[in-house]
This record gives sequence, structure tokens and C-alpha cells, in this order.
Amino acid sequence: MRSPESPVLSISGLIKDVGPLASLDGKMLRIVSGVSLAAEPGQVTALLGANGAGKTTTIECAQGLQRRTGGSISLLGQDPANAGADLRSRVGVMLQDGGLPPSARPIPLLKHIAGMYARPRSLDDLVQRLGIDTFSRTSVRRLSGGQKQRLALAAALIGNPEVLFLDEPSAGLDPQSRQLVFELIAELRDGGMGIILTTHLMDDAQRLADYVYIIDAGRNVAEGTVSQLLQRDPVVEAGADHVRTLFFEAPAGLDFTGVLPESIAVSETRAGSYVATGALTPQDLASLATWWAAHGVMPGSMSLEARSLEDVFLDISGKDIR
Ligand SMILES: Nc1ncnc2c1ncn2[C@@H]1O[C@H](COP(=O)(O)OP(=O)(O)OP(=O)(O)O)[C@@H](O)[C@H]1O
Repeated sequence: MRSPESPVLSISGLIKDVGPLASLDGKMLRIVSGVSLAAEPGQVTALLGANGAGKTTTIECAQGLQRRTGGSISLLGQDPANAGADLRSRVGVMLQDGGLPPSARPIPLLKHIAGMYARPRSLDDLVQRLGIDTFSRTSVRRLSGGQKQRLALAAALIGNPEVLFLDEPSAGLDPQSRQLVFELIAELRDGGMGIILTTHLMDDAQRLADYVYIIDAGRNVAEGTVSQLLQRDPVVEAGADHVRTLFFEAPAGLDFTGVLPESIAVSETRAGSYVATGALTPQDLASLATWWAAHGVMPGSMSLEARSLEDVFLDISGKDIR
């Protein structure tokens, strides 16, 4: 695990047991077995994991909402298990279901929350930045999913926290709102806030995260910057070029044997749709183009993609459904 000098959150060897469970003959069940992570100020730290990996349990222990069984946690230098109002006022939490009172209207609700903090952020600025003015007269229960998300983010930020927990911040957002929310998150990060993001959306993590922890079955399985994780490939580790995938459409049934090196797998996934994956070099692309020219083949379409964080995540945590 990395060890920054002054992390906003540091978790070491977190253990959480639940039970006793009748389904286990009255025994306890260990759902988190030694998770460690550190989040720095001025960074977005992402916690990724499949369903049931232990993300929510880890984050709720970090927020002091669940009691841990073992390990240590320091949130802004305090143990969240014993912390009081002072620590809570320095921490913003955006929950997936919002947790907002259904009959409240956005602006009075935000004003009310702002009143609980010593140094709240500007309400007008947040309202305008998150487009809350467009639905300020609608009660929480009638807001759309995306509007609720934006209001939940404003509620988490109005107290001007030093650390912000985001759970699936872009769930339900249209592309414009997603862009808006991402810009705000980047700005907050650049302003020094420590942001801890839990998400299933690898795209969001790839775009936002400065550092990523992947957990599986209650344990750390990988960590690094997005680019370090993207390099985590056996071929790349052996010193070869970055793995890429080339998709192209061409007449069905072509035989590419011998056109590309053996390390590059070419397959026809549907009639006329080809995929070549491996450490493709410019020379490989040239060989393929030469072959096409020699055989009078003009691809109908073609695209080249680098491995995504999703590919890495699936490699690390397996493809079985949880
Ligand atoms: N009180 C409990 N009793 C029994 N099992 C529990 C209890 N609380 C959590 N679990 C189990 O512990 C595991 C971890 O749950 P957790 O909610 O932390 O996962 P998660 O990574 O947040 O998953 P998701 O992505 O689906 O939200 C799950 O398999 C869950 O069913």
C-alpha cells in the first residue's frame, strides 16, 4: 500500500465480522479480511470491486457508520469509531440513494444544512453550478434520479468538507449533468479536497481517479494509478508494447494466418467482424494493410483501442458473476 505523508483517510488491515448467522450454525462471517488503503488530499482515490466485494462495508467503517472488528482507521487524523460532531462537520458524504427528506424542497433544504456548519460554501454558487435552480420548487420525492443526485452532491458539499465520499456519483445522470459533476469534482480535487470514490463504472474511475484500489472478497487485490493498472499485463510486464485491440469489418472468412506475429490473436467474432488483440506495433498495422492491399480488401470500418480499466478489472477480479 502507498503511504502518503498526511492522508485524509488511512485504513490498515480492516476486519469486519457479521453475525452470528443461523445459516452458519451460529458462527460469525468475515466479510472484510484486512483491507488497507490511503487517500491523499488533492486526489480522487477510487475503491473498485464487484458486487459484494466489501466496498460499502469498508467505507461505512471509515465513516464511523459501522463498527469494525479489527484493524485501524484514521479519518482526518481521528478514529471515526469514537469521533464526534467536529469530525463529521469536516466530512461530506454523498450517498447513492441520496438520503434526503422526501418532502423537502432543494433550496430550503440546502439552507438548513448550511446552517449546521461553521464555514459553509456559497449556496448560490453550488445551486448554479449544479443546475439546481432549474428544479428548486420541486419536492425531493418528485425529483428525477439525476436531479436527486445533483442535490445529494450539493448537500454533501455545502458544509465545505475537507474530505468527500462519493458513492456512484454519476448514476442516473445525463451526459450534460455528468460532465458538470465531473468538472466540479476535478475542481474540488484541485482545490485540495480528498475525494474517495466508490463505483462500478470503470469509465468514471478511469476519468476521475488519481489512484485506484481494487478489492475482491474483502481483500486488496490490486492498486495503482490508472496508467499503472493499465500496464499490468503479462505482455507489458515482459517489456513489450502496450496491449491494444484492433476491430475491423471485412468480407467474411478471410484467413490471416502468418500475416501478424503468433502473439497476436486474430479472430472472426461474427461473420465479417474481426478482432486482433496483443502488443500491436506500427509494423503489424503496416503488414495488415499490405495484406489488404495485395488481396484487394478495403475494410468497411476499423478502430484501435487501448486496454481499458474495465479489462484490467475483469482480469484481476475474474469474470464470474457475484
Ligand atoms: N449483516 C450482514 N450479514 C450477512 N452478510 C452481510 C452483512 N452485511 C454485508 N454482508 C455481505 O458482505 C459482503 C460485502 O458487502 P458490501 O455491501 O460491503 O459489498 P459491496 O462491495 O459494497 O457490494 P455492492 O457493489 O453490491 O454494493 C456481501 O456479500 C454482503 O452480502
